[in-house]
Amino acid sequence: MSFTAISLEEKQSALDELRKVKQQFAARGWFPGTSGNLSIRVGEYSPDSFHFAVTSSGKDKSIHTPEDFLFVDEAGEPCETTKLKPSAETLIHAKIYRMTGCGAIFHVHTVFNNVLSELYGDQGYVPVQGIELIKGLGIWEENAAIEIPVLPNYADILSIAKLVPGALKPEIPGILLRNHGIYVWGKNAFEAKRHLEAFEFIFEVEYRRLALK
Ligand SMILES: CSC[C@@H](O)[C@@H](O)C(=O)COP(=O)(O)O
Ligand SMILES: [Zn+2]
Repeated sequence: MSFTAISLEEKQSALDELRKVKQQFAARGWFPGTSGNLSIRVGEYSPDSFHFAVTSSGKDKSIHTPEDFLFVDEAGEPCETTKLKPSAETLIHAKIYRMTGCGAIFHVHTVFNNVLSELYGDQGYVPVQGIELIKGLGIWEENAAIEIPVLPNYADILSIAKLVPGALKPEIPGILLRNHGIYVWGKNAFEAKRHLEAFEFIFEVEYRRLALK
């Protein structure tokens, strides 16, 4: 499907939804120092051809401007003539869309996801068990034990993107980058937001449990 064949209504609705999520996450302090990026996919999906709206790079994500988002294709290239630059981490979004066919991807840097990613970085995953909010990730098994993957935080984004297929676990809708932040996805913005809130709750519980020991 070409980008121009996607309806204006669908494009506008993705932008409206991104704006709403951006505002909610900013209110939680989830975009310190212009960090973080968000995207929502539009139109039909095939692993070789898809489009998504993504935050433009380096903006203060706590304020709204007409230059907050742009549309890119599966290669992370802008679909329309624009002076805006897509997020520096657009290739990670593109890789996650290609691997999962999901509908939305959110990335935030928080103190809790940074601390946990470093603590378990050498091991390559954060082990978690016995927290009710694991169900918020869509895992309903009693007393489920999960492992949240942690990837190294290379300066070269393409090098990180290449590691995504090997790290991604179909049942876990997120990947940590060590000392950087988390990428979370869902079939739509509602689900991706629920996953992100569940992950961050889990990280805070784990952090506080360890701090009490
Ligand atoms: C300013 S620190 C954060 C960046 O290095 C990056 O990790 C990030 O999340 C935001 O980059 P951006 O290009 O604005 O999407
Ligand atoms: Zn980042």
